[in-house]
Amino acid sequence: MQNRIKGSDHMCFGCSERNPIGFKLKFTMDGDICRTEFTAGEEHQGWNGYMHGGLIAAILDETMAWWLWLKDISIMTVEMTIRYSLGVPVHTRLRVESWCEEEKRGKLFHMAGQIILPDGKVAAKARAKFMKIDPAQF
Ligand SMILES: CCCCC/C=C\C/C=C\C/C=C\C/C=C/CCCC(=O)SCCNC(=O)CCNC(=O)[C@H](O)C(C)(C)COP(=O)(O)OP(=O)(O)OC[C@H]1O[C@@H](n2cnc3c(N)ncnc32)[C@H](O)[C@@H]1OP(=O)(O)O
Repeated sequence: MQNRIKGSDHMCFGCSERNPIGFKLKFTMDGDICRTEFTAGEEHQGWNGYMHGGLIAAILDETMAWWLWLKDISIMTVEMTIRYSLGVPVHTRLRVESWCEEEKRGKLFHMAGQIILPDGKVAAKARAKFMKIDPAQF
């Protein structure tokens, strides 16, 4: 990897505006919660009508990472688990949020995130660890 952190020409699948097949997510901080919204299309399906679980994981990963990024903390995901509770239908506005549960020695961050359906039900919840990295090395 090159040092892309300082540039605006990155191709991050989750958030780059330049990536033609990416999610192009935009994030805001609302108090201590990082938020984004997303509507899955046909191309994001696993089972017919429902979003692919790996893509659900990618959105949750990105949303947790951005909680840290918005605080100028450069990190990489080092562990993640997901509980998939309900199918995530396509063509449906999803709310996604993330927050920090614990910070260990300023180096390891225990994060959580969830995808919320329009009726308020949590369809998937993630817990993940992110490790602080030196962006100059990437
Ligand atoms: C956030 C988006 C920002 C985008 C902003 C826009 C522009 C920026 C431009 C470009 C960037 C674009 C996108 C970035 C996107 C992010 C997307 C979401 C995030 C990801 O998708 S990111 C990809 C997946 N991710 C990886 O590709 C990680 C691969 N990995 C490594 O590259 C190494 O692993 C590394 C460098 C992380 C660490 O390597 P290392 O050698 O420095 O560390 P080491 O292993 O020695 O561990 C040190 C201490 O942590 C403990 N430790 C380790 N793992 C642990 C665990 N799981 N739980 C508890 N403790 C753990 C050890 O036990 C030890 O503990 P102790 O110090 O006590 O001995």
